[in-house]
Amino acid sequence: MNTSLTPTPCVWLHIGSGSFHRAHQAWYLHRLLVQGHNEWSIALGNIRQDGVPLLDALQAQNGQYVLETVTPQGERAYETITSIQKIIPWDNELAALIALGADPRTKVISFTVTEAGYYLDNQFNLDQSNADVQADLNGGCRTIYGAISHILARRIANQGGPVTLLNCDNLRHNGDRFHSGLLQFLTLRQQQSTLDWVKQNTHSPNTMVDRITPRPSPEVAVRVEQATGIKDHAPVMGEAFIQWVVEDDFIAGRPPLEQVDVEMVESVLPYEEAKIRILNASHSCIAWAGTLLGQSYIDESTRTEAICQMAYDYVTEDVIPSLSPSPLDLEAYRDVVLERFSNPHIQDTNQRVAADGFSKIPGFIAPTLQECYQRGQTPRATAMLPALFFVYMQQWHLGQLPYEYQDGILDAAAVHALFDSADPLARFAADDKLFGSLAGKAEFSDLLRQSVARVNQWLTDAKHA
Ligand SMILES: NC(=O)c1ccc[n+]([C@@H]2O[C@H](COP(=O)([O-])OP(=O)(O)OC[C@H]3O[C@@H](n4cnc5c(N)ncnc54)[C@H](O)[C@@H]3O)[C@@H](O)[C@H]2O)c1
Ligand SMILES: OC[C@@H](O)C(O)[C@H](O)CO
Repeated sequence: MNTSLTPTPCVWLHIGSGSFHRAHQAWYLHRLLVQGHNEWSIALGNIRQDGVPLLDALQAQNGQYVLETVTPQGERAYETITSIQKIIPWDNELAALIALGADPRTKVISFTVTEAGYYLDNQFNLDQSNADVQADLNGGCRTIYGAISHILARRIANQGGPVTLLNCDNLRHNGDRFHSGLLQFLTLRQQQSTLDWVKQNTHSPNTMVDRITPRPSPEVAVRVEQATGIKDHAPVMGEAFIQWVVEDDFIAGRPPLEQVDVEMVESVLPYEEAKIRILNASHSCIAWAGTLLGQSYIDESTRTEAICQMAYDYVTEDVIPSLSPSPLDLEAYRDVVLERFSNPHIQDTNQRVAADGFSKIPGFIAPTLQECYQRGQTPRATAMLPALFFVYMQQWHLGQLPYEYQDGILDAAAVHALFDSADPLARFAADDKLFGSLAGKAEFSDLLRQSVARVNQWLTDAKHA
């Protein structure tokens, strides 16, 4: 396998060729190159075949593409990103990806495979019933665990040396969570020697990643060509805001990320808790509610007073008390987040943000529900979020959503069965994959029933307004 095309001494391999990586981590590494730090470049690959058109388009452009960013005032900027210097061709066995991951020059392997790509509950237990996980437990490479375990087995054979495994998805404790999933996976695979090696030779720092990056619409390429003259077949766009907070725990070296304003910290905990609960959960709330009102875009839904109020109340009444004391100014963070969502120039869709609800409820929302009860408070404002999702999925069941609902772990038959049952709400509230220790508790089930009634009343009133 020829992996000699990377021109820099150190390789940062990224798995997951979606929009976000190219607007975020690739931008930071590009800034380092611009500053004259030439030691690192990115090699980009994907686990799933759906990445092939984008990888082909990038290959034809030598990995380069234009990033468009837009401020809340609508000022747009364009920059050609040069940090991705190798595109890894996709094949069913991920041969090239595995070879490059095992190469001693690869010192960091990062990944964005969506919230649904980890198959873990809130106790970090790996869902062995998932078909893709099962296939990988039998030697496949459909999931991040399968792909990384093949890479590491080859790396051991190659004496490739230690490597940092860097989760860049929106998950609480994303590094710890992935590492725990990987150890469980290797234990189940009975790969004892790889398991021992992983414990000694890999680190997985936790990270908080932030930049709203919609799926690029066809208009992005048009604007890029008008502004730069470049006919780009793989442009990407995001908001001007960007943030990356990373635990400084890289086992095999790292680029000087602090030179480009990456916040290198000892613990990412306060940042990730604020981001996941305040930004991501509110985002989902707005996307589910906006869709139910027939709206397409996040900014329009955020500017809808009743929807914004729901998100505001959720953060103010339940999240801030859960996260306090915090070194961050959580009220200010809430206000900035709602302002970012209102940016009309981003054109982020409710469809994108509403996706993966079955992973986002346990990850983003259930901890706040549980913590409110633990301190003796009924989480009325937070319960509106799963209630919105319940009504949203009811519409999905009835074929009434205006777009395809995308969810990496959707069990379509189970959801249809739930809504065909005598008491769908009772079954929903009893789902321990969604609600953990609250599942089936009468007090919680009653609260959810009242919240669903509030959502339905709100929708009825909105239709007659
Ligand atoms: N887009 C954003 O605003 C944003 C911001 C912060 C963090 N993120 C994180 O990045 C993730 C990806 O966002 P994106 O905008 O690049 O999405 P995208 O839809 O553009 O790309 C998703 C990528 O994940 C891959 N993928 C999906 N499910 C997978 C699975 N089960 N196993 C392996 N690979 C899988 C796809 O092949 C694709 O490469 C998000 O889910 C989130 O965790 C996104
Ligand atoms: O909530 C949806 C996310 O993809 C969001 O756009 C991102 O986390 C912002 O950084």
